[in-house]
Amino acid sequence: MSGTSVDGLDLCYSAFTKTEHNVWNFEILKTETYAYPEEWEDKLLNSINATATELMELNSDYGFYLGEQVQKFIRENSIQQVDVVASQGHTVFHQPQKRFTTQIGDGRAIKIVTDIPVVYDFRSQDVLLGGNGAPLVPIGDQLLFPEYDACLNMGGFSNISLSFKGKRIAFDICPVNIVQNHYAEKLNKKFDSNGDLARSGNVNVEILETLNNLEFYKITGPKSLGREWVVKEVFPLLDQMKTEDALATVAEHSAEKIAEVFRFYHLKNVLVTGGGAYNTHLISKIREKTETNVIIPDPVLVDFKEALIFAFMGVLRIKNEINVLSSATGSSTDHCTGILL
Ligand SMILES: Nc1ncnc2c1ncn2[C@@H]1O[C@H](COP(=O)(O)OP(=O)(O)OP(=O)(O)O)[C@@H](O)[C@H]1O
Ligand SMILES: CC(=O)N[C@H]1[C@@H]2OC[C@@H](O2)[C@@H](O)[C@@H]1O[C@H](C)C(=O)O
Repeated sequence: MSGTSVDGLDLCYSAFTKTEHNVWNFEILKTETYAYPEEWEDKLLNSINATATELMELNSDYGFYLGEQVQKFIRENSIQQVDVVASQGHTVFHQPQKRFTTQIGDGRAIKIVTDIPVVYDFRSQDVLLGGNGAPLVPIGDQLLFPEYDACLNMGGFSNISLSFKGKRIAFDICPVNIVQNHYAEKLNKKFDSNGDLARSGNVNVEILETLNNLEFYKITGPKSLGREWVVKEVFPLLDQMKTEDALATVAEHSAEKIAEVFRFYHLKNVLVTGGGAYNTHLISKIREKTETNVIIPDPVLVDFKEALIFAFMGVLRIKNEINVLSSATGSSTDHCTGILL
């Protein structure tokens, strides 16, 4: 799994079993994040500006790179048995309205290097079926974490999946780390560790009110946010303020929007993962605003839940079982996705 922040490659070696009552269980056996060398960080960040031929080359090169990282992971952890390698690749273009989504990292190269069955290209089929090609993790939330009312992930943006009127629904809630990192960088920090900078600032109530009432929050149903929205709607409001106050205000905003969703759906217990789960300031703000039991699991799960679920989707693919929920992506039907080699 390679996320939007391009900090590294998450590898998760896991085992899945299905009980006679059709309940899935998982075990995370080994995990590793291999930080990208600067060369790869640059290549991935610049990939959106590549020419068509450069992108083709990158697709092959990155596929071989992924294969080599998998080999290294297997070797360093003395892993004996691997049934399948599931790879999300790295998203470069994502335009579901135009029926395409591009994840680079050719699965055939992974197969050539590792000689292990590979599943890749998880998103294209969904887009061709009229879906958004994302989010895909709700199938894993539903089958691997049924004991929680909802699963919240706090990465660049916060997104949630929950069961509502018998269906698994999912949507982006609000920006989290994408905004916090931007302002933390102005104070020469990579991110606002534990929310300490936000804690030291003052909330600007007027700007908070404007943020809370942005048009996006009036949309109901499946919806998603992107960097462009943040640049257009959020930064101009916060740029007027002292950096610590901007951080305090956006933390208050994110906490309020997340708590609003918890209250609206009467959620009793929510599993919280993604780097934002380490932001103690944000978490205590959310807890102040709801009765919901906010559950932060072991750091391994906080950091590797998405990789774990892609591995699970790979397993469902080799068993020819449904691994995408149309209720989450908007596609015309539930389906079994991924190219299996
Ligand atoms: N101790 C911490 N305190 C506050 N924030 C933290 C802490 N540790 C990590 N983070 C935040 O988490 C981010 C990394 O989280 P994560 O890996 O989930 O993001 P991502 O890869 O951008 O996610 P996604 O692709 O799901 O959007 C960091 O950039 C930082 O903002
Ligand atoms: C197109 C794409 O790569 N989307 C990612 C991205 O990273 C986070 C968010 O945007 C989510 O929608 C998705 O990944 C998660 C793992 C998903 O599909 O569920």
